[in-house]
Order: sequence, then structure tokens, then C-alpha cells
Amino acid sequence: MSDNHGMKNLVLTINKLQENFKNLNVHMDIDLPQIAVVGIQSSGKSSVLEKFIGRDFLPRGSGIVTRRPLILQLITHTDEYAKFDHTEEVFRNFEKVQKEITQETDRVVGTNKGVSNIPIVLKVFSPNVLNLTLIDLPGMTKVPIGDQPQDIEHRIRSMILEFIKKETCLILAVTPATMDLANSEALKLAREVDPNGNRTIGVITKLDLMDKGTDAVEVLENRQFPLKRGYVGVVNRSQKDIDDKKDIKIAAKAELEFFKTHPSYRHLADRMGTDYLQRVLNKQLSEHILQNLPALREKLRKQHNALENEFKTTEVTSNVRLLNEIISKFKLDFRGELDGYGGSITKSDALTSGTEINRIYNEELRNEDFNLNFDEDSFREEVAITIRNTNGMYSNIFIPEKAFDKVVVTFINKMKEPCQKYVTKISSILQNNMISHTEKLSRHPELREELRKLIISHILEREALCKERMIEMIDEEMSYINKLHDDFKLIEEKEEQVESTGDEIERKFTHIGFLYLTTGRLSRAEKFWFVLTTNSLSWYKDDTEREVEGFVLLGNLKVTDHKGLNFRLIDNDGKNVYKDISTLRITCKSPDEAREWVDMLQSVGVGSFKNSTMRLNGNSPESSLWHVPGVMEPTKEVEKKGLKKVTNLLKPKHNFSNNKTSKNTRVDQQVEVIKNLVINYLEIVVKNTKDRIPKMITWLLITNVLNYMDHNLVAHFYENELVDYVMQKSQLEQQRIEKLHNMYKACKEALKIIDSVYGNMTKLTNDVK
Ligand SMILES: Nc1nc2c(ncn2[C@@H]2O[C@H](COP(=O)(O)OP(=O)(O)OP(=O)(O)O)[C@@H](O)[C@H]2O)c(=O)[nH]1
Repeated sequence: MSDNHGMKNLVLTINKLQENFKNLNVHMDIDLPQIAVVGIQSSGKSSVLEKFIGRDFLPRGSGIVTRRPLILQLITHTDEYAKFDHTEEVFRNFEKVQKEITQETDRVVGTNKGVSNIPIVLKVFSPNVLNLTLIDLPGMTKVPIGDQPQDIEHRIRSMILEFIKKETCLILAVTPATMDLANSEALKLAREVDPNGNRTIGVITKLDLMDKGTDAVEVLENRQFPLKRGYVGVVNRSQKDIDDKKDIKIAAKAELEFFKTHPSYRHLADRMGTDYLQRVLNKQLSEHILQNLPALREKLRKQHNALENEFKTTEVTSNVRLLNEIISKFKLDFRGELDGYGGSITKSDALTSGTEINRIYNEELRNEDFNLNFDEDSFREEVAITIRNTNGMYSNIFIPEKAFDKVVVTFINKMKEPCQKYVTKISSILQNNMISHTEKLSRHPELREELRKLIISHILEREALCKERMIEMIDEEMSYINKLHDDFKLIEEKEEQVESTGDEIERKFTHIGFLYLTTGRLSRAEKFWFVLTTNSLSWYKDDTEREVEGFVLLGNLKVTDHKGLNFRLIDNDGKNVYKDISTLRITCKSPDEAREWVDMLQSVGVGSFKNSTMRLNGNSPESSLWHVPGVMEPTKEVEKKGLKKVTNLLKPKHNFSNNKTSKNTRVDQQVEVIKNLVINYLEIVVKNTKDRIPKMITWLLITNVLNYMDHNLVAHFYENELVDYVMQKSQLEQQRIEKLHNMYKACKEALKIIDSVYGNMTKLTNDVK
């Protein structure tokens, strides 16, 4: 057997690299050149490998025998022994090697004929071997036997493919001559990963078992299914030979004899047989290694540099700098998720915090009813009770404002809880966002815990404050019912709308108050139908309200206290209300009624006029204390008709009954009016609140938390001298660094090993040739 130093070095170099990575317990993503033996079950794979060594050392038996990949490193050596990777024991007796393989296979896969891709590594040192690394893989099978898993075929196929798909792997495709080469599973599989046949070497076994008169010459001469690396034919021991313990060396001689004497193969004899195959493989593996060496070296060099950089950073970076870097990155990610840019916006399975907040603001909040949905009947009942209670022992001819206030306030109060709910929601989003981004700090668990504690306590503090402010906001709404709110006038639009439906009763009771009153000097007094709404006082010819007689807007008006039956409306400057009427004096039928009208006017925002020098009523009612200008503009319709002077008080249009049960009692009517007013007013409050909530939460909670994180996090660790404590490396991190260190060492060592042969590349190339 021939060998040369260069080739020997190349295969050994790869073995050394393998060992180097294994010793340091490092899995490198580097594929070392190797030869994988592929074939169907019982095609003769093990027999070929055994013949390389000249020893019976592989387990034999029926069915599937090779159940874990066996990485077989053959090393030329003066002494003959074997050594496994999983044990320190040195084997000189090869029968024991056989047993150890079986035991080690069973240890991992069990005895149920299952398979595993965890390899067994066996080194065989011998003067009879050439340096070669081969991987014996489980034989392909179609049908599960015994309690083998049903997907055994698929499992074995994928295991084989896992090895042979690597470009650095040569494929030894073993096919028995007893089967048609066109159906060779080994060649089919090899073609899948090596369609041009660059890496595939064909081996034909069992040539001695071919039917008489047939031969495999066409295949062996590489004519039938040509492969770039060709075919080698071998004759192994038959089962009978094995059973008879036929010496393997004698079998090797018989093999040579077979080829030399066989009429079909005689001319090929020096290119056939196990011995020749071993030499071919050794040469081809060496060439293959040589071809792969530059790429391998380059890959190792890159990995070495990357590891060196990473390793250096871990070692060199000071705790302070690292803390700053970690916190900056954390803040960037946290903010990025909220703002929708930067950071780790890589989520595809869930909404980012920012999107979720946006959804809450723009969908949930928009549809929020603030617990204001009420049941019409119970609402009416409640309002009726409120009206009666607020009236106390007195009856009220106008809509009781206090009852309205009370009902509105009760409803607004219900909004507190939903308002606070939004604060809780956003606070949870912030907390979750924070937790998910601190999750990445597993290397520094102390830092992660401290950050979480710090930020959560701040978020909770701000949540509480924000909730307090929400309550205050609602309390403010409750403290002052703004009946002069611009939007509250919408009630008149509603009136008009209702009027157009012709529902007379409904329309009447959407007015705040109405009554026949008189105006002007008593001598010229006329009776008119007065209607008071939230912002105007109109008087009509009669209660059909078809012909308007007079109209004033109430804005900027004041009302005097009533004196007896009378009260007056004056403008802000103390001037007359209407130019044609020197004073708008209104006379009621009783002092109580006059008092109620004054109250009513005040309740819709008409200020009270308390000037003691002012002469009201009586003696010279038309002699005005006020100048004409402060005129209220009449509507076009009023202008057209002109104003008439009015006198005398007429009875109220509706004869309100105190009977609780009768329909359209005064209370019923008032309830209806209040209901509309309440709904109208609540709409305003809800609109304001919906506008305020996101602003308050964003400012008081989100912006504040972001600012807090910007200014306080790093400072907190400095001030409390926690930097070194929180930057302690976790056990995991320490393991990672250790692993990194080992990889770095392994890589460095591997480069050294390669470089030791790399300098001699030209010589090696020549040697291999
Ligand atoms: N006559 C003859 N028998 C052979 C030859 N090669 C293998 N055999 C027999 O075929 C059977 C299977 O051989 P193995 O070498 O165990 O086949 P294998 O491919 O390793 O089998 P698995 O590991 O189960 O996949 C054994 O009984 C061998 O003796 C050969 O060239 N000639």
C-alpha cells in the first residue's frame, strides 16, 4: 500500500480539526471534508469498511444494523488499536469494538431498531489503513420492521441527506450488482444533492452473486451511468463466509483472485477490489481536502475575526459603558414601539404598543358610552322623583332647573369609572411594553429586575395621578353645569325638528317655560303668550304660537327682582331692552309667579340687576332710566310685524294636575323636557371628555414616562452606586462567554493547524497528483 507524507497530513489535518472542535465542546458551523457511505440495507457498506481495516469490527445481523452514523477515522499507525470518542478505553480486541458500537447505539436509540443522527466516532489506528474519514450511515429501507417507527424510511433519508448535501462531502454510493443500477437508491439519492456527479463515487458490491452469463462491465467501465469519479467493483465475504469466520485477509486475496480470473473483469483487475477502492478514496479525499482548504481557511479566518471582536467586547467594555449602551437601546426600542419607528418593529403576530394605544384612542374611546345608557322607564321614574324632591312642598310651573342639575350631575358622575379604565389600559400597555423589552436583558438579570421595579413603580405612580386628574375633570364638569354652552342651544334645532312633525305637545314641552303674561303700561297692556327658551324670550298673539308679537335674545340681558307682580328685563348697560318699549315690564298674576319667572330667567343665564337707584314699575313705568340704544335685534319676522304693547295676565295654557298617575301631568311633561335637556347636555360633556382623555393620558402618563426614562434611569444606577451590582454577569452569560472563548480558541487552533499545512500547498498539490 502506498502513501505519501502530504496526503497523510491532509486527512490528519482534518481529523485534528474535528478533534479540536470536539475537545473544546464547540459546534462550529464548518463542514470538514469527509466521505459518507450510502446504500440500501445489506448492500455491503459495512463489509467494505471492514475490509479497509482488515478486521471484523462492525455489528452484523439481520434487518437494520447501522442505526447511528458511525464516523470512522482511519489513521495509518505502526500500532493497531481503536478508540471511541465517548470513552477513554483503548480497544485492541476488535470484537469488543463491535460490542461497544452495539451498546453505544442502544444507549442512545434503544433496542427497538429506531435510528438517531447522533454519530458515534471511532478512530482506528493501524498499519493496514490509509488515512481516511468515512461515515457509515444507516441503510435505506422501505418497510418498517418490528416496532420501528412508521416513518423510518423518511427519517433515514433525511439523516443521509443531512450529511451528503454538504458540498464538502464525497458520496460513496454502494449498489449491489444483484440489482438493476437504474433502480439504485444510493445513486438516486446522490443525484438529488449532486446532480452533476462531481462528488459521487460508485461502488458495486456482490459481483460474485450475479447470475451466470451476466456481468457489470458496462457499469464498471463507467459507460452505463457515467460518474465523473467512476465506479469500483468489490467482492466481500458472503454471509456464509462470515458465519464460517473466514479470515478477512484471506477474503481480500480471494477478491483479487476473483477479478484476475473473471473473464469479464480480467482487463479491469488492477482497478477493482477493496484495496484499490481504499487507495482511490484516500487520493480523492486528499484532493477534495486540498480543493476545499482555501475556502475552509477563509471561513475559519472570518469566524475567528468575528469571535475575536465579540470576545474582546465582552472582556473590555466597562460596566458603565455597557450600562449606558443597554439602557439607550432599551429606551430606543421602548419608544420605537410607541412612536412606530426605529426600535424593534419586527412584530408581525401582535399589535405594537403604539398601534394598540391608537386603537384604544380611536376605536374604543370613540365608541365609549361612559355608562350613560339608561333604561327609559327607570330614567323617567328617577327624574320624576328628583323633580318632586327638588320641589319639596312647592309646586313649580317651570321646568325645575335644580332637578335638571341633579340628574345631569348624577349621570356625569357615572363617567368617572370609564374614564379611569382608559388610564388602566394604557398603563398596562406601557408596563407590558417595558416587560417585553427588558426580557432581552437576560444576560443581566439584576439590571432587568431593577429596571422593571423602577419603571413599573413610576408608571403606577403616574397612573394614580392620571386617575385622580380624571376624577377632578369629571368633578369640574359636575361643579358647574354650563347651560350657556354654545352647543347647548342645539335644543332649539330639536324643537324645530319636532315642530315640523306637527307634534304639538312635544314641541310645547321642549320650551323651558311659557305662560300668558302682560307687558307695557297697565293702561295699554295686552296679553301675550310668552315663551321662554334657553336663549330667547318670545311672545305670541296667542298660545297657538303662530303670530309672533315680540322677541328678545337673552344674551347680555339682566332681570330685576320682582316687585309685587312685576319684573323687568334690561340690558347690560342698564338701558332699555327694546326701543319701542321704554321698558320691558312683565306683569304676572301673582307675586309667586313673578318670582318663578325671575328665577327661570336667571336659570337660563339672565343676570340679576340689583341697582337700588333704579326706579322700577309703578309710578312712571314708561319713564326710562335707560337709554334706547342697547337694542335687541328683532328677527326679520318680528320686524315685519312690529311690536305691540301688551297688558294683563292670562291663565296658563295648561292646567297642570298633581295627579301622579295621569298622563301628561306637569311632572310627566317636565320629565320629558328634562330628558331632552339632559341628553343634550351629556352629549356636550361626553364630547369634551372624549377629547380630553387621550390628551390627559398622553401627557400625564406616556410622555411623562418617556421623559422619566430619558432622564432618570442611568442616573438612578449611578446615584445609588448600583452600576457594578446590576451589571453582574448572569450564569447564562458567563456560560455564553465561556463558550465564546472556547470557540475562539478552537478557531485559532484550527487556523494554526491549517496554516501548518497551508504553507506547503504547492508541494501538497504535487504530492496529491
Ligand atoms: N456474496 C457476497 N455477499 C456480500 C457481499 N457484500 C456483502 N455481502 C453480504 O450481504 C450482507 C449485508 O452486508 P453488510 O455489509 O452488512 O451490508 P450493510 O449495507 O452494511 O447493511 P446495513 O448496515 O444493515 O445497512 C452480509 O451478509 C454480507 O455478507 C459481496 O460482495 N458478496
